[in-house]
Amino acid sequence: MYQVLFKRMPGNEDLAIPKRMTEGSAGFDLQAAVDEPVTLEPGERKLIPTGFAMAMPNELEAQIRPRSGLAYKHGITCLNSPGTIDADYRGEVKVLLVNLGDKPFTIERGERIAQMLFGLVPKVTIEETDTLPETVRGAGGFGHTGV
Ligand SMILES: O=c1ccn([C@H]2C[C@H](O)[C@@H](COP(=O)(O)OP(=O)(O)OP(=O)(O)O)O2)c(=O)[nH]1
Ligand SMILES: [Mg+2]
Repeated sequence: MYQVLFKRMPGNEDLAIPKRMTEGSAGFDLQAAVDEPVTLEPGERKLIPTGFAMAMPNELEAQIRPRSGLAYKHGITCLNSPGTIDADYRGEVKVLLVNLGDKPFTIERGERIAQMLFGLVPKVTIEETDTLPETVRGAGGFGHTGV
């Protein structure tokens, strides 16, 4: 079990702590902390505040992912999906939404706009070399096995 600290930015006492909507949900839903409704025109992107900052152990990262309902019904998704929240980031968590639909979409305060999942960050060191171990695949990629 990992402990993640959640800190409200001032003026967001009305918003919920990121929440799993069902016991088995992987993602914690994030609410929009906009003061006024914000409209995204088709093709437009905007950084939407969530009203909180957090701290987590360095073994963790958080991913900001789209909600499929918003994507399916309105074409609203996260442009940089999945967004990465570094363990050492202490600023406000924000969601970069883009409207890929064909109609304007308005985000109201408190609306659940994205979800946050936690992942483990493996300890890795990168070492330079002139030769890499051979494999059957070799340099094949980008569909070289067919479609
Ligand atoms: O959807 C996102 C993506 C990032 N961030 C914040 C937290 C993250 O730790 C920081 C940096 O994100 P990232 O590494 O993706 O962006 P960068 O362009 O590499 O910026 P930096 O140079 O600050 O790392 O921005 C968010 O709030 N939401
Ligand atoms: Mg970065």
